[in-house]
Amino acid sequence: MFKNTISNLTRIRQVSEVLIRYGFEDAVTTTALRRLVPRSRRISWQEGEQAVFETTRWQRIRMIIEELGPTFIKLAQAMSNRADLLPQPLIDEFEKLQSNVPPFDVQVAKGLIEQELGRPINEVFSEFDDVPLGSASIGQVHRARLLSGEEVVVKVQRPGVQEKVRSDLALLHELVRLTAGFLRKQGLANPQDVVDAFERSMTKELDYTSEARSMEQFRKLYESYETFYIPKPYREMSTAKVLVIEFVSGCKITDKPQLLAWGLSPEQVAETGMDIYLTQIFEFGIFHADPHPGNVLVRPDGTLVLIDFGMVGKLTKQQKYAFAGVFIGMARQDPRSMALSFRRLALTSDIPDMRAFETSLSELIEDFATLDVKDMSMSDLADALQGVIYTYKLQVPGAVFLILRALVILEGIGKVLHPRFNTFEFVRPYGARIIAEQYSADNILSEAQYTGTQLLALIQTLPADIRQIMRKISRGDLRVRVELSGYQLLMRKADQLVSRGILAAISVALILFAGLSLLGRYPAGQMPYYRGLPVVTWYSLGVAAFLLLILFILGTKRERPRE
Ligand SMILES: Nc1ncnc2c1ncn2[C@@H]1O[C@H](COP(=O)(O)OP(=O)(O)OP(=O)(O)O)[C@@H](O)[C@H]1O
Repeated sequence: MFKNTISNLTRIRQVSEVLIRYGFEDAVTTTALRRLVPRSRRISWQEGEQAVFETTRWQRIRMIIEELGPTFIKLAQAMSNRADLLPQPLIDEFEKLQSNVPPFDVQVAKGLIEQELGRPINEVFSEFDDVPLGSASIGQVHRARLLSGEEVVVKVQRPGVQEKVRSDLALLHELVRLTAGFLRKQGLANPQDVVDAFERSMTKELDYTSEARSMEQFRKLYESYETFYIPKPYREMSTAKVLVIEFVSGCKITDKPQLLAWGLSPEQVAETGMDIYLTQIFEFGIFHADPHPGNVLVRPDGTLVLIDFGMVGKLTKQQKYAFAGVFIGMARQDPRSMALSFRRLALTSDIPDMRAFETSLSELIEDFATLDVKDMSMSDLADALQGVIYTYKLQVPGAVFLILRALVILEGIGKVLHPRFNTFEFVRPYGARIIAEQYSADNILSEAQYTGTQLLALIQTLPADIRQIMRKISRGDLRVRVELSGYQLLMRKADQLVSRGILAAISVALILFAGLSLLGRYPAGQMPYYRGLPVVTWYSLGVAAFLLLILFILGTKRERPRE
């Protein structure tokens, strides 16, 4: 506790120092100057002043964030699609945050690996490259070779990054608590939830075992795909802070000259990439959430390789259908179905003014309907959809924002490779496939099975509940409070009609279920004597009889208003 307070105070001091060093306003600060002009170049005071004046406030905010480290970098990256909250120049700066930070000392990295694996480096690797392949805010990656000869990469976490992120998150929670009112006025309906979701995603990114698990999950899902490959993680040599992965060679997906040199068609590569991504979203409901070009490699044979599974998004089946429904409603120019899909997608189905919501959606549809498909851009659509989500304060799963962001990044990649690349043309067939899947016999059967299981659970628990109620009645413990005025009585009557309808429907369903439970069990004419019937049949008939008795009692009772 005391240790935490001290580390939080230390972090507050560090954050304040960075802010002061860069200055909030357009004043000349030495730190900003040092980053703008190389040390080797001698410049006059006027030149320096000019350079800083030319650096906008937004550039300096980006520099501050780079210096503050992983939590702030990831937060800014996550905010970089909030065009409704942040000015465009700041968004442009946030997009530059590539988290390409200077590497840390290789000896420190080796020390950490030995400590984590509990063995000297040379007992695990026969070769270890001291120059990292890449270094980011959370960790850095070294190339190495296992004693067995396999080529691997070793991802090592920066020392102290966990503690730093933990105190940053504590600060962030405190900051959001203090400014919650202001943030709500700015359109952020539930700021604490946003920080909670961010904390969950950061915690996962800091645990490399979670990344290894995601890689294994993807490898299994895509094992039959010939055009897509996910490198193998070595779980037995990995911990929360060290991750050993199979090395894959390839070029960045946007390296068009290299693709051409290998005789590959960049257009084909773009199409494969989009196809693989849409399969993740619309078929498996689990997707790699950070498809920046450095994380998508292409092998000389055209196979696509995804690396860096630190951020993975998931949609449940229902969320997947609802999300696809938004796109399908848009393509069919049907604001009502779009609104209903949004409602299914929202975590709370509370949209106070559904009519205004539909009007906004129909305006959005009209804006896009006037465009030619070739002029439609995913980033415009993502902005428009996010605008609607924020205006109506819809609480949609975080995965939805990740998908929109991923689709925008992919569109950018597609445009580099394919001059006529259009995301919507790729999405369209998936819409049709999703509709077919949603209404497939298998799906309807599994929904029915789910409902059946629920009913069975009800049948199993109901007798116990009824026994409990009966026990209370016999002990004289059951108290029922009835206070009815004329108006309440009217409402109660309406409620009763509905409840009786439901009771009657459940009774009929239970009797049918009892009949179905016998189907196919016995050869014709050999139905056993009632003692030999299955327990589930007895339960169903018993509960149906009890419900019918209640219905009968309700039917004979009359309520009188209290005097
Ligand atoms: N399996 C691999 N085979 C070959 N190179 C790899 C592999 N994994 C990572 N690299 C190289 O290391 C770099 C950093 O890896 P990775 O993206 O996983 O790290 P990171 O710390 O999560 O970085 P960032 O968050 O910036 O993407 C990659 O850009 C790539 O060049």
